[in-house]
Formats: sequence, C-alpha cells, structure tokens
Amino acid sequence: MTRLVVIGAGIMGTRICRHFLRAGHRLALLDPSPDALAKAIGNLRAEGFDPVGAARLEALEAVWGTADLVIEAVPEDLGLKRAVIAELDRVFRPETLIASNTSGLCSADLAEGLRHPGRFLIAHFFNPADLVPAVELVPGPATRPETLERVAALLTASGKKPAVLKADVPGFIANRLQHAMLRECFHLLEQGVADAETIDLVTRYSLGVRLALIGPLLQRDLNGLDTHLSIARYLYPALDTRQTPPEGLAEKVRAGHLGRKSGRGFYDWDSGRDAQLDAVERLLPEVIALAARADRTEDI
Ligand SMILES: NC(=O)c1ccc[n+]([C@@H]2O[C@H](COP(=O)([O-])OP(=O)(O)OC[C@H]3O[C@@H](n4cnc5c(N)ncnc54)[C@H](O)[C@@H]3O)[C@@H](O)[C@H]2O)c1
Repeated sequence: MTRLVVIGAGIMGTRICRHFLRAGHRLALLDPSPDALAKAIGNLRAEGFDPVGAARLEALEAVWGTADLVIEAVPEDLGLKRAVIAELDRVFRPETLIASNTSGLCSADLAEGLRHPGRFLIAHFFNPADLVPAVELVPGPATRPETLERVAALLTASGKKPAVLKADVPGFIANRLQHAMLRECFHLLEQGVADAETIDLVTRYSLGVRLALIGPLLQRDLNGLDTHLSIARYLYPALDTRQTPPEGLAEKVRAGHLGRKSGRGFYDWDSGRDAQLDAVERLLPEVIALAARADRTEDI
C-alpha cells in the first residue's frame, strides 16, 4: 500500500483520489477552499472511503511529509502551479515523488528552481480520472529515471495505462490531437459547412466508432499510406492553420457561454441534456472494456 497526497479537490483531484482509494492506497486530500474540500471528502466517504482532508500543507506535514507520491491538481495557471510545486518541494522529504496533472504545460517550466527536480514529473490524467485508463507521463530535463519507473509501476499496478513521452512538448499527445481537431471543427463552423450537431454526429459515427479500438496510425496502415498521401496532397492546403484561437470561441467565453457549467455553450444545457450526459458517462466502462478486448484478439 502506498501513501498518496492529492493537492486540489476539484474535478480532477477528487477523481484521482477515487481511483487510488479504489486501488487500496492511503490518501490525503488538500484544498484551501472549505466548500471544495467538504464536497470531495463527503463524496468519497459516501462511497465507503476514509481519506484525510486538510486545508493547509502544515496540517499534513507531520504525518504525511513522508508520503510516497504527491499529485498536484490545482487550476491550470503556470504561476500558481509553480508556487504550489515549489512549496511541495520544500515541505516533503526528498524521497517523496511529486507529479503535476497539468493539461499541457511543459515539465521544464514547472520544475524550474526546484531544489530536488529529479523527483518531479508530469502525470496527466484524463477526465473522468477514475475511469479513463491512459495517463501521459512527461519527464523534465532533470527527472531521474527511477522517478519515472516508480510512478509508471504504481499506475500500472492500479490498472492505468501510463504512456511515457520522449520529449517535453506543450499539450503532450492527446491535447495536441484534440486541439488540432477542434481547430478544424471551428473552421467548418465558421465556413458554414455544417452546424455543431452535424459535426458531432459525423465524428462520433465515423472516426469515433474506430478510435477506441484502433489508433489513428494503425488505422492508416489498414487504409494504405499511398491513399493517405494522395488525399493529404490536395487536402492540407484547405485545412485551418491559424496560430491564435478563433474569435468565435473568444466571443462565446466573453458572453459567458462556457458550456455545461454556465447552461450554454455550443448547445443549450437544460436538465434533459444534463441527465443524458450523466447516462452517457455510465457507458464509459463498457467502451473501455471493448478497447481492452481489442488488445486481446483471442477474446474477439
Ligand atoms: N477538468 C479536466 O477535464 C481536466 C483534465 C485533465 C487535466 N486537467 C488539469 O487538472 C488540473 C485541475 O483541473 P480541475 O478541472 O480539477 O480544476 P478545478 O477548478 O475543478 O479544481 C481545482 C481545485 O484546486 C483548488 N486550489 C486552488 N488553489 C489551490 C492551492 N494553492 N492549493 C491547493 N488547492 C488549490 C481549488 O479550490 C479547486 O478545488 C488543471 O491543471 C487542469 O488543466 C483538467
């Protein structure tokens, strides 16, 4: 059993806790917001777990300062994350590993100025973190090989699929792909080629049907690289290559249309859509089980 500390009791922190508690680890959760902490601890207790909750690091230091791994999941702000990680580096013994759940900041930027940068790396979980198997691991220039090995082993033993990147690039793999696809979605919307419902429908019932079972590169091998090259030759010049986010997106954010959390985004969020999306999330384990079956051809 490993002792873990999670910093930040928001969407990601709570679900990361749930994952490791289910895997049998001991866990402390820290958040300076009393509401966020009470909600997270309350939800985890309702599931039969008993995590330690704290509002300040000093409250954990005596007992948890020797924890095996600390994972920070505070808001995506480089200055805030740097300050939090530097404090963790100061408070926890040098043997305690430190991971950041940043969505795409560089490992080198987060580790700058640390006293013990060899114990730091990025461990990028996906939402919902208790269900989605992949975790991107991004070492920084000073990360020790044992840090990477220990975190990868812990994740594998708890049922996750860690994937180690060979370079410290912003956005890692998944967010680079996601943003490339979304840039083209905005392009199609702006050009009036299709509305949001149509783009979502085509994506789900074409690319989406395959993606949980076959990665995009293996799928291209199936299709034939010569065909892909012929299409790429005429298609690339027509694709969006802009270097700044679309103005339409910025307008939505300025108007407070943030998606589910504000009741309106690309779609209107009434209680029916809320309930529908909750039901869809309950289907995720089935999709994940299918993806795992695709790795074992004897099961198909
Ligand atoms: N939401 C996602 O889908 C998702 C997916 C993958 C990665 N991430 C990344 O995970 C991180 C957290 O995202 P989230 O969606 O859980 O955010 P969130 O806003 O839901 O939660 C952040 C929590 O951090 C707490 N916090 C703020 N300052 C703190 C501090 N100094 N010490 C401790 N806690 C502090 C806040 O009170 C809040 O409860 C971000 O880096 C984000 O980019 C998010």
